[in-house]
Amino acid sequence: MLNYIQAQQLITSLSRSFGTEYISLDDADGRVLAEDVAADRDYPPFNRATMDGYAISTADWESGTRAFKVQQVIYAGQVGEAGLQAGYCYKIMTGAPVPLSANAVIRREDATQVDGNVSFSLETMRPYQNIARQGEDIKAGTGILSANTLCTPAVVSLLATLGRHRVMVASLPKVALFTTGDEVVEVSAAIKPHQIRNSNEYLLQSLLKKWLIKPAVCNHVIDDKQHLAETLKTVLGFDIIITCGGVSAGDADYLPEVLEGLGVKKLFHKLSIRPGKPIWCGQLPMGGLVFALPGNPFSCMVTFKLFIEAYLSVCFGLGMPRILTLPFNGKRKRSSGFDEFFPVSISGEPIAVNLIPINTSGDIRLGLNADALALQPCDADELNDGDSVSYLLF
Ligand SMILES: Nc1nc2c(c(=O)[nH]1)N[C@H]1C(S)=C(S)[C@@H](COP(=O)(O)OP(=O)(O)OC[C@H]3O[C@@H](n4cnc5c(N)ncnc54)[C@H](O)[C@@H]3O)O[C@H]1N2
Ligand code: MOO
Repeated sequence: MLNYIQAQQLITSLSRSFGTEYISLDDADGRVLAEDVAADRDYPPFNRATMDGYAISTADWESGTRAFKVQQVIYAGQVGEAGLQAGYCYKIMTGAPVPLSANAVIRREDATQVDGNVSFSLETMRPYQNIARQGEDIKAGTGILSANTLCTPAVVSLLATLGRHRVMVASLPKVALFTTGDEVVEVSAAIKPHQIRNSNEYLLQSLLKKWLIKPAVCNHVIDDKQHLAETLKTVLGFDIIITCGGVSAGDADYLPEVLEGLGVKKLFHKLSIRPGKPIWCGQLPMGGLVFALPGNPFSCMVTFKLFIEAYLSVCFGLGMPRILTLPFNGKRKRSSGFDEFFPVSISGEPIAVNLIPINTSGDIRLGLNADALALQPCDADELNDGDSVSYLLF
């Protein structure tokens, strides 16, 4: 039986691009850039006043001028006239271009203006004080963003600054999602005592939404071999197929057999993890992957985070999801011989990893209010106060 690291390595070794597409900058948030982007011009693009005040020539100041007249008022968005005369200053607003004949801005607070005459309370002037000089942040043509960058708010803002109202991003995969099981009924349907509502459909759709993925197909399939095969056959050309339930040892756990019967190449069945041990994973004839997740809700969530997120992240060029570590606060005994994953909050002073109560992997609360999924490795029988614990943020 593989462990979760070996399984992740196998899955991510099969990572592939889902193509690229141009989209509007309005839709770029959360997408991954598929092109390098360079500065279209110098930034700042002109010598920019960083304070409201007065722009002078320090040469004029150094030659002894202490009383200035206002030659022109320059607002942001205006271009001042060139050629500042000796004994004159510009009154200038934050964000306005400082004409090249001036090289210092004195804050309004350090100035006294009576009619058109200005004097300053400063003793010394530093050239380019309160001026952000053209190109001091970045020079035209310099690369700023590279492909495989996640479009965060800062990145979207930067793209806007650079005038990129359309950007090339990684396309999203075509995903099919199937829940299975005769006992599982629609959330809106009347329910009998022996039935349960289809929470995993919502769980998995919600987990996919974080990646901006909306399954192209999303259905529930009863435990019937032929019906399962007919349904799965229609999506064999997709990038990713996710199923849930029907993968362990029961008489109606048909998925591994049905998938293999359809020509899906088994990568592994069962891993040395808890929860999630019964997961089955295979490769589609066209190169995509099938993740057949266990039906228990917490197992479903854990296996999605460990394997589908790792796959998506690597396919998008973002690398493996970040594993962080912090000291543990509490006590936990391992109940299996496997690597165990459990829900935790990251809280307290000093900050630590704290247990969130969960009963079994069938507990409908799925570690409600957890911030992260923590790991108790198979070689650690106990976790105690202060032990370093690895976790993956939700
Ligand atoms: N003899 C063995 N039995 C089981 C083993 C084993 O190794 N040997 N593994 C256990 C473990 S661990 C898990 S996890 C489950 C996983 O089983 P399946 O993936 O086959 O899932 P099901 O049996 O179909 O369902 C398990 C559980 O989850 C509920 N479920 C299923 N689908 C949904 C859904 N869409 N929404 C909400 N809940 C769902 C289902 O009703 C079951 O209660 O197998 C153990 N058995
Ligand atoms: O390991 Mo199963 O995935 O707990 O219920």
